[in-house]
Amino acid sequence: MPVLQLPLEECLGLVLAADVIAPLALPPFDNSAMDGYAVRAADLNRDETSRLVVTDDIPAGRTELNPLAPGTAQRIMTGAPIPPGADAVVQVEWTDGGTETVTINRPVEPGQNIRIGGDDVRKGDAVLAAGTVLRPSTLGLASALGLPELPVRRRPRVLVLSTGSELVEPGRPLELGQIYESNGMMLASSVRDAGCVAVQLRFVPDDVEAFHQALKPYLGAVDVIVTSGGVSAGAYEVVKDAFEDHDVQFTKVAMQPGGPQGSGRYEGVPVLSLPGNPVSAQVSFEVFVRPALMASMGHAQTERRSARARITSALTSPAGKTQFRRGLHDPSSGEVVTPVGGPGSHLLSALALSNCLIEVPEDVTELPAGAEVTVRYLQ
Ligand SMILES: Nc1nc2c(c(=O)[nH]1)N[C@H]1C(S)=C(S)[C@@H](COP(=O)(O)OP(=O)(O)OC[C@H]3O[C@@H](n4cnc5c(N)ncnc54)[C@H](O)[C@@H]3O)O[C@H]1N2
Ligand code: MOO
Repeated sequence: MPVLQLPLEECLGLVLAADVIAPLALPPFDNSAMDGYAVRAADLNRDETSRLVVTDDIPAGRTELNPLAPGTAQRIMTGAPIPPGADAVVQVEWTDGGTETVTINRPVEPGQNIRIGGDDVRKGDAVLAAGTVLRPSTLGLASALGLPELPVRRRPRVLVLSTGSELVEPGRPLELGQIYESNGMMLASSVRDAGCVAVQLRFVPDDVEAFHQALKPYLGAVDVIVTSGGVSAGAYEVVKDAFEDHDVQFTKVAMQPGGPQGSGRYEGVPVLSLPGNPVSAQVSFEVFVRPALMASMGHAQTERRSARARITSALTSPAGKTQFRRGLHDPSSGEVVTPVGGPGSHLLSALALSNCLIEVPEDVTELPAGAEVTVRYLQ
């Protein structure tokens, strides 16, 4: 994705495209760490109380300061600039809180309760490196440095397209043979979860000409097209039929679910065509689409976290295919993962109850309970 300057509000989760050099120090000036009184430490008695005249009141945000005359105090609030001449702050709890004069019960050391300018960041420091994923704390730092925008790779706009004459919009009545469209919601949410922008196009008719017409308005407006359904071996495979003459290849990948797959370009726009079975679509997104989207945004870490764990029940897997079973992995209860539901690609509720995929290598057909597997987290 191209690099551009984006307002901080739009940068959460994006990858910084250039080093950030601090244009100022943090804190920008010496300031008080406590509500209390700015004093000269040497003006306070070591072993008894001290009484000083209070000559000024400095709330946070004061921009003009009066020097602190010897033998006086100025009331000061947390974050307010230290007046010239003061070298310490006495917190209010150690005083009588007076506003005309103040009685101070304990002495302070020079520098006490003063946050020195540049303590956190020095002007010119390389504070954030290119490649940093922008999190709340890094965005807070950029804002503290007075930066209204940052150079980032922008979010890809992903067209999520669902086809199928059986699909009905939730909210409408269902007839026998119809189902509610769900892949669109799942894949568009996955796209957003990866930090990208999802544009949904549902209920495209199973007609090649109508399919091309439906896509036209989006071609200049999206960076990638992700479709689900219509890619296998049947008679009404509109995605395959429409894309096949347009530089998109369809194949079978040695995995289950997620066997039938398509990829290529349609009118120059990258296309990833996923199978329609809901679990197949989601597993395909995790295995193929998410890493590609992450890479396009400049993430060094394109894969989800994975771990090794022991399965709590036996599993079988087809020979010659990598199988991704759904599982529940709770690291706090030990290194075990519980398979959820069977291998069927229609078992959406089992997927919804899972938090990981259990990967069974293609040369493994049987795993006894207790066997060690790789789990890929889904969140
Ligand atoms: N003769 C063969 N049949 C099938 C094969 C095969 O190799 N030979 N492969 C099977 C596998 S594996 C899969 S996966 C599916 C993939 O089929 P399609 O990608 O063509 O998907 P559809 O046929 O359109 O739909 C499959 C299934 O999923 C439901 N679906 C589709 N889209 C949605 C959606 N947006 N929301 C909810 N549900 C959706 C659809 O109703 C079907 O039940 O092919 C097998 N068949
Ligand atoms: O390979 Mo299909 O994607 O199992 O269900």
